[in-house]
Amino acid sequence: MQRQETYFIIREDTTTNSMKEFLSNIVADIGNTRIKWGRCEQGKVVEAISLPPEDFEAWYEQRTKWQSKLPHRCSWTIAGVQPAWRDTLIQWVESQGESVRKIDTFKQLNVTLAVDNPNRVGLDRLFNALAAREEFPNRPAIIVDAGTAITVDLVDDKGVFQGGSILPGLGLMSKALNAYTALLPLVEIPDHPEELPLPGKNTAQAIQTGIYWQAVGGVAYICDRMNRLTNKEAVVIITGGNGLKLNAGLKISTQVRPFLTLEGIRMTAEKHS
Ligand SMILES: Nc1ncnc2c1ncn2[C@@H]1O[C@H](COP(=O)(O)OP(=O)(O)OP(=O)(O)O)[C@@H](O)[C@H]1O
Ligand SMILES: CC(C)(CO)[C@@H](O)C(=O)NCCC(=O)O
Ligand SMILES: [K+]
Repeated sequence: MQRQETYFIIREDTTTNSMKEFLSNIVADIGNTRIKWGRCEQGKVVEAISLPPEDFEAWYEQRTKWQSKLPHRCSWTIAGVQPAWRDTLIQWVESQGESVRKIDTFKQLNVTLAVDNPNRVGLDRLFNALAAREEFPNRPAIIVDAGTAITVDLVDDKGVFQGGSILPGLGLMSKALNAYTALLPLVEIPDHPEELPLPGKNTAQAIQTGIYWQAVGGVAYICDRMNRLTNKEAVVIITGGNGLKLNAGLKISTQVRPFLTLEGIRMTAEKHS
């Protein structure tokens, strides 16, 4: 259902009495496996939580947990790459009597794209680009977001989104091996997969190490190739639910930013409403 109306809590800046900002109290990033909520305070995402999609009970519980740290009636900004789940959350938030702003097109973001079809790029990739540019201005950035899929994107030193690569995530690779073979079990990638013995000594270890080092190796290779395209050394930023796991195996120097996508959503709501 399309909702036209959006409401904002407008904070008057009492020092100048002329500036008005649109502030979100909660930002939400709807992924393909989980949804992430970020609690914002004084122009920053200060806390984030990963929640199941379409689970009103879990949402209510989390909203209640945050009640003491938030205004009675919150202002939300919601975006993501799973439109049906996104709209379910929007409707739920509205049913709770809170206000929602939706970001659903790249045109709402202050990002220039050098790609064939800007409309098709997942907004999570663009929020990452925006947040990276804000933190590392005038420096090329390579952003690795390890979730359901793994994306490796290049933002040039002028802040232009130059595109990137999309790889299957760790969970998807595991599911694919299980679904399309007779003998391979479904295995979880454990914490600290970089410590697993290589060569693997059983089927599970063989799958775990294969998936893990394929992802690490692929990401490292793409980062190296992208870095050769830039005139200045790029900063490599890691984010996403599996970001820490991936980072543990990467030999290159990186910056881990768990809230990168949520920060990009917060900035978009604040600056370009
Ligand atoms: N609480 C959790 N329950 C299950 N899996 C989890 C949980 N937290 C993280 N994960 C793992 O992290 C991955 C999710 O990463 P992340 O939350 O960054 O993105 P996502 O919700 O999968 O979707 P997207 O990549 O589209 O944002 C899943 O593939 C899963 O392996
Ligand atoms: C690649 C994912 C799944 C990563 O979350 C998402 O950004 C997406 O659905 N993208 C659409 C296609 C694209 O970005 O080119
Ligand atoms: K993501």
